Amino acid sequence: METGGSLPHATRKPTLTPKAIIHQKYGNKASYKVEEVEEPAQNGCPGLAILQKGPCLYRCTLELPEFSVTSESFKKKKDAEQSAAQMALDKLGIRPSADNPTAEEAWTDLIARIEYIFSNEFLSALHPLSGHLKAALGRVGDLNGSVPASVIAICDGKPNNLCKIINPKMDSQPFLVISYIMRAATRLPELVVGPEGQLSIRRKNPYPPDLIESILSQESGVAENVTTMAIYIPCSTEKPVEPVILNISSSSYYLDVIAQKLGLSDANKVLISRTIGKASSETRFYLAAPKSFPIDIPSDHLNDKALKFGEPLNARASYICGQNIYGDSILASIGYTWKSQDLFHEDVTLQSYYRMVISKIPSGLYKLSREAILAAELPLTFTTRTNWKGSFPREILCSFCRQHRLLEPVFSISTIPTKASSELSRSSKKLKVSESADQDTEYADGDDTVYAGAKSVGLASSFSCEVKLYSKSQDLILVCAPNVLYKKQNDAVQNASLKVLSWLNAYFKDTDMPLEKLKQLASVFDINFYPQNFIKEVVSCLSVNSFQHSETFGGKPESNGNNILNGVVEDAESSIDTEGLDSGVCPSNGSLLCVCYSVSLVTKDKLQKELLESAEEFEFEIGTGAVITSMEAIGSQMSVGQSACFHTELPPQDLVLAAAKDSPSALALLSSPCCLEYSIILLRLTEPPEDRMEQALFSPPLSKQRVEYAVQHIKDSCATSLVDFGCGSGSLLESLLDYPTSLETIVGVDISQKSLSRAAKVLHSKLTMNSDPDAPSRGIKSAVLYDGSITDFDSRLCGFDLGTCLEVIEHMEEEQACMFGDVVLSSFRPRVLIVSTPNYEYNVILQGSNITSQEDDPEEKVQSQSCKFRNHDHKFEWTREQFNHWASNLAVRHNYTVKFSGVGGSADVEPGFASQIAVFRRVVLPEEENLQEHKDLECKYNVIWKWNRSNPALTD
Ligand SMILES: C[S@@+](CC[C@H](N)C(=O)[O-])C[C@H]1O[C@@H](n2cnc3c(N)ncnc32)[C@H](O)[C@@H]1O
Ligand SMILES: [Mg+2]
Repeated sequence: METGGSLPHATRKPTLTPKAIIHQKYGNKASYKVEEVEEPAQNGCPGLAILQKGPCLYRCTLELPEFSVTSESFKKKKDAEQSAAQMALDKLGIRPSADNPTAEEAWTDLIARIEYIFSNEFLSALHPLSGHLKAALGRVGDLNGSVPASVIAICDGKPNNLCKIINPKMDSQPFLVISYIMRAATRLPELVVGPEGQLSIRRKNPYPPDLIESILSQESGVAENVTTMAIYIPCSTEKPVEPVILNISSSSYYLDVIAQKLGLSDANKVLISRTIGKASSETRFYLAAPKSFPIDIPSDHLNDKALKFGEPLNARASYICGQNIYGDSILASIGYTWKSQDLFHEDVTLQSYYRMVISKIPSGLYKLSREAILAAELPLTFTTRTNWKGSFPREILCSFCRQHRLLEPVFSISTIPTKASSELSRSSKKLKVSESADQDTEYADGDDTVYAGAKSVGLASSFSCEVKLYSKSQDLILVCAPNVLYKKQNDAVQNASLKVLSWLNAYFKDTDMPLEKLKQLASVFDINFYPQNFIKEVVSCLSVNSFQHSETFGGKPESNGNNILNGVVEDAESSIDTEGLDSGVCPSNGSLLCVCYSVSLVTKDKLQKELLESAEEFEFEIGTGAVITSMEAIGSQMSVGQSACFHTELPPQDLVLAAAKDSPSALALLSSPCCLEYSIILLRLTEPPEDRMEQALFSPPLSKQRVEYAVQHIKDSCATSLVDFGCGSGSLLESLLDYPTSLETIVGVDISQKSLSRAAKVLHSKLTMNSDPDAPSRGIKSAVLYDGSITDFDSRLCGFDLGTCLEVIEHMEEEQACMFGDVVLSSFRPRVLIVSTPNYEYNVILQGSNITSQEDDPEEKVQSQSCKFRNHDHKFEWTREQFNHWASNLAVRHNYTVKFSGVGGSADVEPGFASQIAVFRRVVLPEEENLQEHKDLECKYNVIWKWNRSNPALTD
């Protein structure tokens, strides 16, 4: 199934429907509204008290950025839509390529079109070009009535399409359309072309006076003086890009004003680029035409070398435009439109110029969609739809393709039937898919993951998605085919799109990357690309950008390509300055942080400061790289209500200027050494569904019940030493300090330094601040936190009385969890080990509560309920049987006994406990009595923090 517009074989010329052509041109900017039209009933039944309807007919209104059209009534909705699309094409002068006129016919049509444009009738037509025709009548002297040929090329679609038939190479040299237009005009005796050096056409005979009079009377009082801002982009990259003001009086022609800013006498010497940005945009580049512009050369000589610009390529302008621009140029947003008779104009500021620069690359597009140029980053992963902020990967990929003049991406979805996915056994982990029997397909991690072991649940189906990018000429550029199944079609599409974006982004950040490296990277993202086509379509627009690293992307050479657009964070954490009380909640991956932030440009001496970017509320998911690294690192160590301030090195100058509202003052500051100052306040923390469920559904919350469960075992076993495997931010260790126990030594191990540093803060303050001799924690003599993986052995933790490992194993791959089981019981050998993990069977109850479902689409909610993990960081969740099997085998292998229990719910009521617990007890063997001394010293872990009651000053 294809959702992105179907594409036949790349070599065959497609016969596109009118709707498909509109889609190619406008994408989702074209909106179809179908309404029912009631026809009176023909063979009605008289006297029947039920309202009788005639056959139902449909009418379609197609809204395009420039205008809208409404079709006649049709029996079928799709006919109404096609008809509306055809009407729009007619209006735009676009002829479906299906009727394939010959070059000869196209010539005849072109001449007829030019004749029509200069006819009396056209002058009062509602067409952007008629605005120019009228304005030309106001030009003075020799220029009176002369229309620049370049405006015909940009305002009327028809000549462009006809020229493409005459010379298919036209796309690479769009300015050549002007030659054809002028050549066509020379064939018309009523028109005058030139003189030499002027790209203009005029009528030999003036328009009839009454026509002119009626036109003038329509316009009376409408025309006003216009002042608008444009951008001057010198050809030499040594010279800065600068704003220019266009002052257009009511009696002047705006193109003449632009020409003068380019140092030309008038608009008849100006070339105009295609539009930039959104479909309805009037933003274009203006540049001087080459001195000798070919007007009448035989068509077989017309090739891309026919135009000889005396000026060198304008690299900056060409980069944004995607079309070669030569010499100095002006970027302005001004022109006549379909919408109104008046001249449309909009300021192009320096800020908007820099936004165009960054919009060429995926991370720039993402930053713009979040309105957070400096803070946001294109996330590395797509976890859930609700946690994704800003434009979705698919949308960004579509914009990217439009930006780079590629076809809309083609998405192909494969649906894997229910049977194949539900028959899988959990332990095999890999799934053979019938369609691609020789490839292994892995299930995706994430909260919408298909649970392969869900034998009992009725899965609808699962999806994988393949994305293809094609050039405008339908050459395949790349295929991304991730071998991952998703339960929702949308997730498959978004994840595949994100892979393509991530790869493209990596390339754009380091365009000097050797081809080999680019290929390697592609395979990481499941991408196969066709280097020749990729270079032709995507890289060629960059090849003109030798300035890219030194100028556009930062003003300083990058030592490490990875930092372009990321900014370099230097010691952000060491200069962190937090204020406010620590609430004790440490966000984990999958949490959403909501911050209020501002970023200012400050001089290194901190004397001058300029606000660049701010947001009252800005939400991002922890652990996905959705914001710059320092913001994520610092934000995730903060508590709600706390504020922090930190500094980072200056990111590339383009980013600063794309964010700066006041470019001149930002530029002034940038002339001295600067850095960025971030201030953030943590407003809210939305924990992943698992935690929210546990808090909302259990009283006391499950986490507290687990702590109490551990305390009971400490009491029962008179344990003096405890090690918490996967201690996270120390919630168990901290809570234990509130109970009077026999514990003297407590130790925590985790691989997350972020969590450990929070654990250290909390334990430190609780142990040292509490000088009360009756404090329950008085018995604790030492506490240590280690950074290390619990699948590694470290002899310092050998033979402890009690080991705990609460809600950790499901965060590791299954093989890792099994490895931990073996290491802990064979080498660490605690007297008692308590392991807890979610009971998968209990999810039905949790999900029935609706707390997990944050999806806004009710259909998807229903689909996803039956087989969702509690947290998208979970690599697996076990049923009671699976857990029993694992724990019992483990115990037997290592001389332990095991008993099963749990918290939340009850053992006797289906489906058992919410959190299932196994308690292992060592069967003491005589040779094990002095366990610790027998072992060789093996120190794999790093001490992160250490505390000693006898000498608290020794604390690390
Ligand atoms: C859900 S948290 C549980 C934290 C804590 N046990 C509790 O109950 O609050 C899971 C923790 O396991 C840790 N973890 C995952 N894999 C690990 C590994 N191989 N070694 C050590 N810790 C690990 C994670 O860093 C995370 O802090
Ligand atoms: Mg968990």
